[in-house]
Parts: sequence; C-alpha cells; structure tokens
Amino acid sequence: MRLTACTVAVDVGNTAVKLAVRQGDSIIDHWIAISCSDWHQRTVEWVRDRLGCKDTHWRIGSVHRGAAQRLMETVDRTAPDAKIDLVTFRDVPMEVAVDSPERLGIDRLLGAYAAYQTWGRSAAAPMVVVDAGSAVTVDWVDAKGCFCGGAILPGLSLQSRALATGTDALPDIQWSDRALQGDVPLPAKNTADAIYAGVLIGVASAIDGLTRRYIDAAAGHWMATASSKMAPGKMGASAMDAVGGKEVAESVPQPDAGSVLLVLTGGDSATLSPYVQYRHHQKSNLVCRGLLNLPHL
Ligand SMILES: Nc1ncnc2c1ncn2[C@@H]1O[C@H](COP(=O)(O)OP(=O)(O)OP(=O)(O)O)[C@@H](O)[C@H]1O
Ligand SMILES: CC(C)(CO)[C@@H](O)C(=O)NCCC(=O)O
Ligand SMILES: [K+]
Repeated sequence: MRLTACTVAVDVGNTAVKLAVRQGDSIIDHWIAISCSDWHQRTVEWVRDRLGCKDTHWRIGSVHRGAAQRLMETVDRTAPDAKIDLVTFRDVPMEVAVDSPERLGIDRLLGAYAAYQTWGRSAAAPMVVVDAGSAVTVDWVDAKGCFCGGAILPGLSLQSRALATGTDALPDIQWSDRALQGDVPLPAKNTADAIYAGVLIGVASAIDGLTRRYIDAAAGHWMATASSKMAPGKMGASAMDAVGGKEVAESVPQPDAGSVLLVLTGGDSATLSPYVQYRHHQKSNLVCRGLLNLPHL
C-alpha cells in the first residue's frame, strides 16, 4: 500500500466521532459510534490501515473532553510522530458574538464556518446553521460571517429516550427502523408512530420556527438601529416624519426570508430534511469540512 501524508479531521461528539481525510480531489468520510468500547482504536486503524496514512496531522474538534483525551492518547501511543491539534475558537477565523466564546461548542462554530465558506460568503446572506446530533443546535450567522449564537434542544434520540425512561407505557423507539419506513402518518394511529411524529415533526418545526424568529429578530434589530438615529424621545409615525425618520427607516435593508440560507448537518440531518419546510441545504459532516478548511494550524 502506498503511504501518504494526511490531515485527519475529527469531530468528537457525544454519540459518535466523525472523520474526514482529503485524498487528491476527494474527501473520504467515516463515522464511528463512541458506544463501541474500542472506537478510538478503530479510529486510528481506519486512518492507518484503510487509508494508508502516515505522517498524520490530526485536527480535532471536540465537545466531549474524555473522548478527545482518549483519542489523543491512542494516537500518541500508536503514532508517536503524529502532530495533534485540539482546535479552539481562537483557531477559527470568525467573529464570535456570544458571552463566553471558550464555552461555545466548537462543533457549532466549525459547522457555521464551513457553511459560511461554502454558501454564505458568496451569497452575502445571513444563515441559519443546524447541527442535528445528540443535541440539535440552531445557530445564526450574519451576512458578514459573524457567529451570533443560537438555540439548543435535545436531539431525536435523546427526546425519544426521555419519553421511554420517564414513563411506564412508552417504548424506546429505534430511529433506524423509522428511516426505512417512509412518511409518518398524521395523526398517528399507534404509540410508536405517535412518538416518531411528535419528535420528528416537533424538531423539524422547531427548526422552521426558530428560523422565522431569527429573521424577525434581525429585522427588529435593524429597525432599532434605524430609529436610534432619530432624536431621543421622538418615536412613532408623526415623530419620524418630523425628524425625517421615515426616510432613514426606508433606507435600512429589510430582511427577506428568501435571502436567508438554511443549512442542515449532523447525523440526523437526512432524517429531518424531508420534514423541514424552509428551503435548505443538507450536508453531512460539515464540522469536519470546517476543520479541513481552517487556515494553517
Ligand atoms: N452511520 C450511522 N449509524 C448510526 N447512526 C447514525 C449514522 N449516521 C447518523 N446517525 C444518527 O446520528 C445521530 C448522532 O449524530 P451526530 O453524530 O451528529 O451526533 P454527535 O455529534 O455525536 O452529537 P453532539 O454533537 O450533539 O454531541 C445518532 O443519533 C443517529 O441517529
Ligand atoms: C450543544 C452540543 C452538545 C452540540 O454538540 C455542543 O455544542 C456543546 O457541548 N456545546 C457547549 C455549550 C454551548 O455551545 O453553548
Ligand atoms: K455535533
């Protein structure tokens, strides 16, 4: 086997590690559940034996400290010459407008970075970036590429598991079964379908609803900026006329739902995509794309 130098991107989540390695013009992706006890061993074996990488440079983005530690120890032990970077928000060339950037999940920032690079920058459009995994994050990136924060809710599996553990009568449904069966009948006629419907359409509707509300919030912010240019205490239509406020307000760009880009990524994004009503892009492993695209570390 020909051995090559490789940059290995690893997104360590709470359910799985996602990997991506660039080889020539293509990118090879891989997914390993961290519920397998030897997941870290399998990770280094995939890179070394399956891809034939030597002289590896690992770029790790992690939201699970124990798992990242485990992986770094295994890489160190099996490939002592490997270079390892544990990526932080400081490595991502993006403005981060949240209270404590160091506490922000690096997967959220890397997914947003990849989405902005892929779609947002060229369109000069604000984006909603959704990562649907153990948790679902719904984040807003403005048209200048600033990460503005977002919302976090439990993912499909966490929600259905919470119903099973918190009740006597509800079963623990399997999402892999549902994905094979096609549409969810509404209203559902049995318990399992009712849980699929409630959780799946609930999360998809939360994505649509949050997107709508972010658009409204951004509009409110622009209006506030416009009205703050008026004389203090002079609000309302007649006051605006008196200080020429109407003209200012009209010159402020109005939000257009059609120009906001919605992007879905994460392990459950393909399952959710048919139920999300806003037009969107769906792309797996966006976090690893962000890692591969980072400027030289
Ligand atoms: N190849 C696959 N095998 C099994 N499940 C998969 C696969 N691909 C995606 N999934 C789904 O992906 C979900 C986990 O998504 P993902 O890997 O994005 O989460 P995570 O990044 O570990 O979570 P978080 O970042 O929220 O901690 C699982 O609940 C499962 O339903
Ligand atoms: C929300 C998750 C679990 C999604 O993977 C992750 O991004 C995380 O652990 N975040 C830390 C808290 C935050 O992002 O505000
Ligand atoms: K994730």
